[in-house]
Amino acid sequence: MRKLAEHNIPLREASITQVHSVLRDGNPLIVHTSMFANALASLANPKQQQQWVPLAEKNRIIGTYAQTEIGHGTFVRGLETTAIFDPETKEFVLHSPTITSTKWWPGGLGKTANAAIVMAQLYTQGKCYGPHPFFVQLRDFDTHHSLPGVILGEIGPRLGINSQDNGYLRFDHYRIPRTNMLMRHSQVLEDGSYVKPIHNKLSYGTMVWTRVAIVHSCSKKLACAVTIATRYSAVRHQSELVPGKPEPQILEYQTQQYKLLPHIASVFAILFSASSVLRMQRNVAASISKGNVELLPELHILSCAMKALSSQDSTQGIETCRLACGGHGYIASSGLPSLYTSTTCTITYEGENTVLLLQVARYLIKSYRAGLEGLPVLPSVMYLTAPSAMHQSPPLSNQALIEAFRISSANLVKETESRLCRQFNLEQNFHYAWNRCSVALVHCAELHSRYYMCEKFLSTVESIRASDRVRSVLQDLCRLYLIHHITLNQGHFLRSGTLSGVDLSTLEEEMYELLAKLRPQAVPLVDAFDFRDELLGSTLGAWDGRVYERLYEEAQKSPLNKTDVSKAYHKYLQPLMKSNL
Ligand SMILES: CCCCCCCCCCCCCCCCCCCCCC(=O)SCCNC(=O)CCNC(=O)[C@H](O)C(C)(C)COP(=O)(O)OP(=O)(O)OC[C@H]1O[C@@H](n2cnc3c(N)ncnc32)[C@H](O)[C@@H]1OP(=O)(O)O
Ligand SMILES: Cc1cc2nc3c(=O)[nH]c(=O)nc-3n(C[C@H](O)[C@H](O)[C@H](O)COP(=O)(O)OP(=O)(O)OC[C@H]3O[C@@H](n4cnc5c(N)ncnc54)[C@H](O)[C@@H]3O)c2cc1C
Repeated sequence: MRKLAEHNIPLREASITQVHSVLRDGNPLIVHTSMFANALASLANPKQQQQWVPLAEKNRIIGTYAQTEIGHGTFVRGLETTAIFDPETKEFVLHSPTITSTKWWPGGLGKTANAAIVMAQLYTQGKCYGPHPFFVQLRDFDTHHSLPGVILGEIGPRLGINSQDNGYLRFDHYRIPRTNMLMRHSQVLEDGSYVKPIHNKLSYGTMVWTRVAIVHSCSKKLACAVTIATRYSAVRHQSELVPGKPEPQILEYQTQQYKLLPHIASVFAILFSASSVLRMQRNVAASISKGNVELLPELHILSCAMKALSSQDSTQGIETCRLACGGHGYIASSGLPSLYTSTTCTITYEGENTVLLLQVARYLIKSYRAGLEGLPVLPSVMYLTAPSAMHQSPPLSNQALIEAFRISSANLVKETESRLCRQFNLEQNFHYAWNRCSVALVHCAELHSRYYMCEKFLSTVESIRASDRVRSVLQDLCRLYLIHHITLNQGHFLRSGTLSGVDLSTLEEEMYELLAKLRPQAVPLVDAFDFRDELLGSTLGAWDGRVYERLYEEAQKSPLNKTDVSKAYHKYLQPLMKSNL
């Protein structure tokens, strides 16, 4: 915090990499500075903001976002914590009626936070209105002791981010004032009557905001990993490429280029998509404050799609980078293990990816059906019923590849929708039929999302202001990205007839040429991400390439190296050696 202040970086603007450089195993304040702050900004009314925001900004209040319960994370409508309005005292009574209603997972809840935005089922005048957000004080603001009626703790060690003190929370008929319900969008008046919001998913707004933030953070984490692995691959020499010749840099091996270059491209693809979703989010936020919620569904779907794709791509990319560093990728000081453990959780949190992709699929099917009926659909999915013809662009040009994506995606949605209809005729129940088609539905969502990301990459590269040489490298990188993802999804292109077997072989050839062409650009490209050594925190990825010296120096810091003979020798090993066991 002091470092950020010294450098005049407001906490909320600190980048994920700046924070990761200090707190490699998780950040106990991240939910405070991201979700809690956003929930106050977007769900609290102006009076409530006046009351809590200054305190949160001064870190008098440290908050978390307590939604998930031990029994339900995905199914928000199934939450069990209740907030029942008591008109006598004008208070809400928060209660955890079952073991499964225990709040479980919120970051910083275990030991750090003294307050939370709690999502609970709102009851008033005997009726349940579904999950709503409440500002809840959990600990005494001076002594930090948990308050009576609040049962709190930490959930125990996890795969990673263990400094984040994810916690649990139960309420025992805990009372809060009526005015602690976040009332920007919906309200409970003094007499207990309920005023509904202009859109019934506005209370999910903090999740949407965080999904967008996650996309951005995924590109940063992947950028760190490819920087480490690429620099290391330029330093590391191994084996013989030509018998009897000196050992080459491992970056000379085509297989190594194939491991790294598509993920360098992916950093840009995710970043450009993140910028586009962020722009849309700002527009939607401005519209909502004017009472217009027309674009909210589109933002919800796009943020689900991009969060799912970017978390999956960055996690796989970081793991590939780790493997690309051989044994040294497994050592903590490489920086890669903590990048992996702090990224793989993005697949699960803020909406498990399969679940988010099914939200996207639902939207695709609905939009496809609406399009067939001539009803209006939003711009991003108009192509489903009106995919443009292929022959308009030169064969295998970038534009033709984007068109092939578009048509294959539309084709898959069409096929899946037919399957859904057939299944519905058999089952006579939409929900069973949906479940029977859900693997295909997820594939639809993935292909649509990939199409979006490819399209954003290409349109950004085409419009970017840069020197010819920089633009040319970015164009090659973008081309590599398009071809790489076409080869990974070739079945869809063959099925839609947009690309033939011969086309795919031609594209594959081009991909191998691009790997060789981009090889000299690999190190400059990652250098251009401009991460300071302190920020990367990697023995393998430092700018000066002193990999072996740094590995050796780091090993000296191991506590086991403080003495030549460890205590364990005297305590366990020596007795064992002498015991003749
Ligand atoms: C030194 C320190 C310095 C510090 C510096 C700091 C540096 C800062 C660095 C910055 C980096 C920051 C990184 C952040 C990391 C933060 C960590 C995050 C941790 C993780 C937090 C969490 O993990 S927190 C919990 C998230 N938990 C979920 O994520 C549940 C998913 N589950 C659902 O989200 C719902 O359950 C689900 C599925 C939608 C169904 O919801 P449901 O059942 O109510 O609705 P249905 O499915 O029935 O859908 C009915 C109709 O609603 C439509 N709809 C649904 N949602 C909608 C919506 N939001 N908006 C509009 N429309 C929506 C839908 O499209 C349908 O539309 P239609 O009817 O037209 O088809
Ligand atoms: C590191 C970390 C930090 C977190 N921080 C917070 C926090 O700060 N605040 C907070 O409130 N929560 C937090 N969470 C909780 C997180 O949001 C949930 O874990 C997440 O939403 C997934 O829910 P779940 O755990 O119930 O998984 P489940 O929904 O039980 O998922 C298990 C499996 O069931 C499948 N599944 C579930 N529903 C469906 C469906 N409808 N269709 C098909 N498949 C389905 C999933 O795809 C998955 O394969 C955090 C979690 C982690 C791991």
